[in-house]
Amino acid sequence: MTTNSSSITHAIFDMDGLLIDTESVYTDCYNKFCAQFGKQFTWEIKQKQMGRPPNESAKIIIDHLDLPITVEQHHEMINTMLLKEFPYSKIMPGVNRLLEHLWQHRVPMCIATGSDQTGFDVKVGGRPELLSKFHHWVLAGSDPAVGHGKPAPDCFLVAADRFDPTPIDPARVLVFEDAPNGVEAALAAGMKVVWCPDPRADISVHAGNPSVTVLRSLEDFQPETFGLPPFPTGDPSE
Ligand SMILES: O=c1[nH]cc([C@@H]2O[C@H](COP(=O)(O)O)[C@@H](O)[C@H]2O)c(=O)[nH]1
Repeated sequence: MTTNSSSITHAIFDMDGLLIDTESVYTDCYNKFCAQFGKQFTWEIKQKQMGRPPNESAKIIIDHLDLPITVEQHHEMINTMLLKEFPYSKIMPGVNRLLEHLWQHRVPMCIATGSDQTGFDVKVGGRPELLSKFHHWVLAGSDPAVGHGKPAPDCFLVAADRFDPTPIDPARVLVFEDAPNGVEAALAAGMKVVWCPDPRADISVHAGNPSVTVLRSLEDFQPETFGLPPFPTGDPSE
């Protein structure tokens, strides 16, 4: 790859809602879960949960809605629904073209997600073609090296550290995220972020921040903006 002093050297991908469309599954299942307690699953709760490891995310919803259950009971109830649906989740638009392009241009890539091993296996375990593009993956929900979930920078710092060679400058690592917590985490790690937000997210919180690029979808990503070769002309988005 031909690089200049500001081009991206490494890419880190979030998983849920960025690589695969599992956020819609979480929303459907949590709507049903909350209805069992006569409560509502709001965007306010969802955005606090997104990107967090399962134990942290369970505590958020239990506390927020004052639910009369333990974290373990929460997991049992929600996993019964989630794990059935995850295998049917679709790859998000623009993902295949982007991964193929970065792969062709030898940009090392990894995944950094709040998921645990069980969730990861069900969501992407059956997608070897997708996983083959990544040097490694960091699962904050199961990895003892990750102290705190997003919005803490831990999972991105661990992810960067596991590349070989490791990035020389975090500002040349590009993180792809959909979750507000993930954007905070990437910035806290000193990295640049491409943010593909849920339409309900408040994007004004990062307005004017040169380290954050907001896109409607990965289909709109322009590699040349980050010092990378452009997509071949006439290349369809997927
Ligand atoms: O509506 C929700 N979305 C996402 C999560 C949490 O976010 C994690 C996904 O993390 P990431 O976006 O880093 O892949 C999931 O494993 C789950 O713990 C959640 O609890 N509720």
